[in-house]
Amino acid sequence: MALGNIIDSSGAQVHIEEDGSQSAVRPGFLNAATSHRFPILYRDEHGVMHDIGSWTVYSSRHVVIGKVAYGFTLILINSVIKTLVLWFIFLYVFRRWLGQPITRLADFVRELDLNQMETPRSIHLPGRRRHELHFLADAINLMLAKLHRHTIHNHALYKELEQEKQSLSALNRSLELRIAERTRDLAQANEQLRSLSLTDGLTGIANRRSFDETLEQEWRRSMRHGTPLMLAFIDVDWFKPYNDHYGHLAGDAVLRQVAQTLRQSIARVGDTVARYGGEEFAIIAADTDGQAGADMLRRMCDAVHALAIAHAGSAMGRITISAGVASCNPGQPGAGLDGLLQAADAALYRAKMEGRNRVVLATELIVSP
Ligand SMILES: Nc1nc2c(ncn2[C@@H]2O[C@H](COP(=O)(O)OP(=O)(O)OP(=O)(O)O)[C@@H](O)[C@H]2O)c(=O)[nH]1
Repeated sequence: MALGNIIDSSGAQVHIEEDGSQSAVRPGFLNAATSHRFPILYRDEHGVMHDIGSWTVYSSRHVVIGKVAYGFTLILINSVIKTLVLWFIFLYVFRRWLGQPITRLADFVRELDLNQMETPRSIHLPGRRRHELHFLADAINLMLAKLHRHTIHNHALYKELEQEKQSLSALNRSLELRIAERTRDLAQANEQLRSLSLTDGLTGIANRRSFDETLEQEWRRSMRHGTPLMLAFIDVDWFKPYNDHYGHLAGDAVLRQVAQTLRQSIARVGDTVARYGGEEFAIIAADTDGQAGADMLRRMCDAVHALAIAHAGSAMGRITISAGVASCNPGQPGAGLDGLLQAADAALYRAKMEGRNRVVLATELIVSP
């Protein structure tokens, strides 16, 4: 008995209805019939197999493909459902066992402030069974404990450093004060030294070095200003006999008295009284012509005379001085410092020659040699 699409004995495909009527199979790939013959075997009492017939199963391709598609669909749905279930299980497990601890660890590390490590910090993950994230938390806690120790240590060092710095600052300040004091002392000592180096030890007035410096300065200044410069040489009269008669110490005392008298007799504060050497003195007066200089020197002669220091070896019977005065305008053509010195010296010589206790004003033109 056959039903549906079959292949008849001639190999043609026919469709057989339930009532036995036949019709042609509709063309198309899916309508094509397919068949498989199953032999019917019989094993006799001797064990020999006999082929006693066969039965053939027919089907059309669309039935087979439909069945296969159905089965495939079932497998696909099954797989999708299983995958989804597994995925949700995985998500749940991941979130429950990994996601939350990782998030906690991440939040903890993000909120860590390494500048605030004075108080110890640590993180503890929940759960009785320890896994890799607990080990990671342990490692973080260990690192934080080390950082905490280092921070405490660093703070102690920092405090020590601050104290050292403060004591160093205090030391520095006291050193600066001492240096300032020493610098001041040194400056004063220098000033004293300079003053000493420019002062005559016996009389306390300017010495020869100071005289030389002052004379050059005043020469240049007078040249700049176009003003006259006066120079005078003074010599104590008959001083050798005084020394011989009264003694060298008495001679020193006379030199001091004469120096003080000359100093008190100068016309202006800026005028210089210097000990030129031995019993010789010199006066430098800026912006002073010969006449004014001679007047000043006469006042000095009178002042020394007025001291009335007894001098048995002098014709005047007392200590007197002689002076030679010269003045010139350094800006004048031919004027020179050496010429001024020579003129004053020559005038002094003349004062001595003319009888001492007098002032001679150089009248000759002072020309550089
Ligand atoms: N006590 C003392 N005497 C000095 C000093 N310097 C120089 N004399 C002396 O001064 C004297 C100068 O003498 P002289 O140059 O011969 O001249 P004078 O006797 O003053 O005679 P005239 O200058 O011609 O009036 C010398 O005896 C020097 O020893 C000093 O610092 N102290």
